[in-house]
Amino acid sequence: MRGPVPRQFLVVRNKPVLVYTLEAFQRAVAVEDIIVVSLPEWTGIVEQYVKDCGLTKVRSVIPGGASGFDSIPCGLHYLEEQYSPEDIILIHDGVRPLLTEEVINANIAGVEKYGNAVTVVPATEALLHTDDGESSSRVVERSHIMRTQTPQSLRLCELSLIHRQADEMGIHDSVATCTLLIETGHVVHAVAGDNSNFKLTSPEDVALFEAYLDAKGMS
Ligand SMILES: C[C@](O)(CO)[C@H](O)COP(=O)(O)O
Repeated sequence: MRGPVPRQFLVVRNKPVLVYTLEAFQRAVAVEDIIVVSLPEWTGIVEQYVKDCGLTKVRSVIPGGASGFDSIPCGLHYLEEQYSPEDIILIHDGVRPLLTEEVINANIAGVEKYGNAVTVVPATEALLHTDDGESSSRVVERSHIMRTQTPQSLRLCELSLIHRQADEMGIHDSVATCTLLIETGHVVHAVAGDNSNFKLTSPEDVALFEAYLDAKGMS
């Protein structure tokens, strides 16, 4: 976002982006507990939001690591201590505030049926492969492409397993849980996301988020 405030803490219509995201899980009937893994220097602020906004399902706010990949094990250690191996974990980006209960439920059903679930939307533009970022001579068939979102979900024992396998295989970074599943030899199963579940990445996305809030009557 090119600003001093991390994008999950931007205040949009009087509420931080992260609170919109947490409220989506708070509202979802099937969600029992929420664990927040936060930038370490912001954990106190997150705890204050949790109190002020009545986010009663938040059980813990845990300091994360230097990247998303490093942060998941911080949450994982807590989960392994507090939950049972068969419990279903949905891993979500704090900067996807328009997550719906339908997508949450589809993830849970996907894990129950296939063992894991990755939220995806189809590619709707022409896709070109590039080696140099400037030119291309290869079309990528878009029907073969799934654009991933979050949640990305699996049972706790599977999450522990892929992080153990990553350690053994010397994998020290991966873009997301779905990429780590594939890199550690697993097949991932898609469930339908939706375009409103986009990730706030650039300043224009804030205007888009506000437009969705208006359209959904959420502001
Ligand atoms: C996990 C993710 O949202 C799936 O699309 C995405 O990979 C996150 O990317 P970021 O660069 O960590 O925001």
